Amino acid sequence: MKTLMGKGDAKVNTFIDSMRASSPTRAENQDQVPTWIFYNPSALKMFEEIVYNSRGKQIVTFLDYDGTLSPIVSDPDKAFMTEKMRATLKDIAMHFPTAIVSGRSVDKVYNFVQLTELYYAGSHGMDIRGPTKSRSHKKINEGVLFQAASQFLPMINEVYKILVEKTKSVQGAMVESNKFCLSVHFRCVDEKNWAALAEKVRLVLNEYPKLRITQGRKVLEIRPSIKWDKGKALDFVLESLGYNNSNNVFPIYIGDDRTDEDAFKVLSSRSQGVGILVSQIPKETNASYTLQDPSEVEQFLHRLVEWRRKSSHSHKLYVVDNFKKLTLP
Ligand SMILES: O=P(O)(O)OC[C@H]1O[C@H](O[C@H]2O[C@H](CO)[C@@H](O)[C@H](O)[C@H]2O)[C@H](O)[C@@H](O)[C@@H]1O
Repeated sequence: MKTLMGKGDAKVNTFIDSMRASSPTRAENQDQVPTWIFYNPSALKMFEEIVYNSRGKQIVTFLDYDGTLSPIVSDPDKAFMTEKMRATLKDIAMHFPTAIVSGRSVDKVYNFVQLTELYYAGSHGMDIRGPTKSRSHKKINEGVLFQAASQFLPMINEVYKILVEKTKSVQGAMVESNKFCLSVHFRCVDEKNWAALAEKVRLVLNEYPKLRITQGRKVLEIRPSIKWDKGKALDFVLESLGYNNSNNVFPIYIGDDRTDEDAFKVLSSRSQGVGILVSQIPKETNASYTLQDPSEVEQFLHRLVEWRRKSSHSHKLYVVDNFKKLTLP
């Protein structure tokens, strides 16, 4: 994971190139495309291979939110997913234990997704809630399973206020609170001001050695310096489902961001399941397959539901029964 604590022009230029590359609109180097397709084929084209490899195992789906279930938009508060996606997610959750793993706070991502039957791992996995039966969104708090960084809450709130103040002079800059993490958005800031904005963030964070900065898609993310990330959250959910040391599980993790690479790495080290990167352009990744955008993610999930519906009735009963046992009261 890249940090932004170095000094000097070279470091700043690297940061700006990397920030630009985090949300590109087209492949810079078309020569890379054939190799990329060879090593990271489409999960839709390889669907039969993926489900064949899952045979006899419990599929558990893990889904990032921004850029995976919803399109990337300029205003983070308007990153809505489609009704079609919501319906497909509902179907997916009927057949497989399903978790949303996001940099957003649980409350925010729940407000977008609005499905009580899912696990939610918000704040980059630092806040994990289990499924609830209640339809009231306030009841999502009943399902708290794990909070890795509660002691950092006062510090995060303090830094949020300072960052809002320090960055307000930069046009287009926005600081978002995600409970245990913060996001400083660059998307609406003129590129010529990116280095200055990053420097402001760095100066504030210099005073808080217990926090670290990582980079996402035109965003700097501030989070506690603890060894916890989306990969650890994936492990935690699998463990709470009873698949700690089991070979009978096939996790499918779909995500588009650098932070999702931690989860892809965990899958490869467990030698289990598949990681699917959502990207239209070649990127260095630990995922095995790719999907182009949220509409392809929806198609893939839909095919998974259809495939499960066609497979044996007895298996389906096992899955639903297993899921019920895990639902919190
Ligand atoms: O882990 P995720 O669910 O992918 O969350 C990561 C960040 O997503 C959001 O920012 C990104 O999407 C915004 C809306 O499309 C976009 O404007 C921004 O440029 C992207 O970085 C969210 O606002 C952040 O707080 C999350 O950390």
